[in-house]
Amino acid sequence: MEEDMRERHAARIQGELLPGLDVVSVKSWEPVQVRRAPQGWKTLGCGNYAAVFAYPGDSRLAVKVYAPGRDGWEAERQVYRLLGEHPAYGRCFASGEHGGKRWLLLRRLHGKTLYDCLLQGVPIPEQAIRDVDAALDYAVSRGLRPHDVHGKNVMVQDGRGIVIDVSDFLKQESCEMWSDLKRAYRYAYKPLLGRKPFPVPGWAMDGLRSAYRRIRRRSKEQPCRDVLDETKAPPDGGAVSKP
Ligand SMILES: Nc1ncnc2c1ncn2[C@@H]1O[C@H](COP(=O)(O)OP(=O)(O)OP(=O)(O)O)[C@@H](O)[C@H]1O
Repeated sequence: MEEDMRERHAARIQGELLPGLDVVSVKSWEPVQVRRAPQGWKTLGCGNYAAVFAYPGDSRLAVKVYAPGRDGWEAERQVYRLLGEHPAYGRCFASGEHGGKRWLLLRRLHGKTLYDCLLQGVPIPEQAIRDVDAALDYAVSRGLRPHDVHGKNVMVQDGRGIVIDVSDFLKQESCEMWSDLKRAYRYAYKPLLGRKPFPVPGWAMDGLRSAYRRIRRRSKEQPCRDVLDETKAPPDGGAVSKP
């Protein structure tokens, strides 16, 4: 993206979206809440750190705004810089901090998360699983450590797999989530739903998720997202606008 376009988008985000936006994190282990957003800025989704909005007038773009007090913004910018351009990842075109609010301008993804595919009975093709495998190998080749790759962080778009949340890829500890998910795909999804997918009820999905969390003994409070030394990141397009 050209520099002047980045600046125009940054001006719009900081002049139009952020002043009328109220995103809060009430409990660190629950999705953030969008209490108020300016007209025309539709919420696409909320994670435990940030909310993501459609960019009005350009369906190729989305804006992710971190809730005050939630870290991860710096790490996410760095990971996108290290990843560069790859078909199985999003892209960060610009980022900034304004009035205490931290934002990223991202490539908008139009697929469905694996979680939503299960809820809605939409088939999950093997190709998508292979794409994510290849994408994670690529991340390792860029010096990153894939982390927190689960059913809500992977999308299927036009039959291909895309990793949508890379903010934990700087963490040093290993994470088994993707291996576990692949095992579940191979030994449960393929035999039971592979031929004729049907919607899995929400209560069953929630039950499976909490059973998995118990088994893995994941703590509810999430630790900080680590940040690499800036000097180790190669330069690229993620322009940062001044507060
Ligand atoms: N580039 C994108 N295009 C479209 N929708 C997106 C995009 N990025 C994120 N979303 C939507 O916003 C939701 C929250 O985004 P994301 O998972 O990145 O937030 P987070 O707070 O970092 O998440 P987590 O709790 O997993 O750490 C996603 O589940 C997805 O529905």
